[in-house]
Amino acid sequence: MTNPTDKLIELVNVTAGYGKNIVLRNVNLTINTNDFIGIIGPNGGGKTTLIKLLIGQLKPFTGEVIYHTKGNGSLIGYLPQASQIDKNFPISVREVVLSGLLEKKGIFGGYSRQQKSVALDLMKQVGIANLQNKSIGQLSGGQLQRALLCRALISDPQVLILDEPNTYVDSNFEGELYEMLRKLNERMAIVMVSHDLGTITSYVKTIACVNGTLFYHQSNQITNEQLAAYNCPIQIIAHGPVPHTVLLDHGKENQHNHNH
Ligand SMILES: Nc1ncnc2c1ncn2[C@@H]1O[C@H](COP(=O)(O)OP(=O)(O)OP(=O)(O)O)[C@@H](O)[C@H]1O
Repeated sequence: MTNPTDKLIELVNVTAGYGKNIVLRNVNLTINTNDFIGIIGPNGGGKTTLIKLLIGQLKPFTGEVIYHTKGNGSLIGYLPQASQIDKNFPISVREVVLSGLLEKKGIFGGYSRQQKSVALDLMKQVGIANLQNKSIGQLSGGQLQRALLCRALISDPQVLILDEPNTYVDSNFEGELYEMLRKLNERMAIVMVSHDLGTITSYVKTIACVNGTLFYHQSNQITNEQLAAYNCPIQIIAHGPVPHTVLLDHGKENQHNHNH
């Protein structure tokens, strides 16, 4: 049983979308200390919308998002999808990493010596310390991902949220990243969106399927039959040496409104 004080973020009966368009209905989700939740679902099913609700970038039409902040630490660290990053923005790797502390910048606008040293330690951990003065436009996808991971981690958050970390094309770092997440999960909750069921089932503890609403699955194993029942169609694709199971696009005829 989870102690009620272990709750970090709660979505209660949340319905949300854009303009008049409802994307998610009646979503209930609690993120607790030590959770490692994989978010899966078809394209356009509402995964990124769910993430936006969790990080407070989108307000629900109805329902509530409740944050249980503990201590002085920051609650959320966020690694956005690769496509959301403007690589032309003239900012160095070091500044990107430190920008994860914007709320904690000193009153004179500078970062403390200690904050700079934490930034350097993180960059060393993921092997980009030598790139710290480069502008982000000069980085490869994988290097940018590492910089953004440091940015998400620099505030030592209680919940780390990653939106499709495997789209940054760096197969060398992918395995390392997941091992790092496993370690980080000893001290922070993790919520990760992924299309790759192989990754999800090997690393996460529980799965939420998002497709117009949310179905929470209490384990990291999910059968094709269950996915079909949740209207989350799948496909096996071969990329690299290991075949991957991915979620198919939803045809309009598959749109559904039932609560998972
Ligand atoms: N800013 C926006 N304004 C209007 N509609 C939006 C906006 N962002 C997303 N949508 C719509 O909301 C729906 C859900 O989008 P969302 O990005 O949450 O899906 P997703 O599951 O993350 O998809 P993908 O797997 O393709 O990333 C889609 O129909 C999308 O077109």
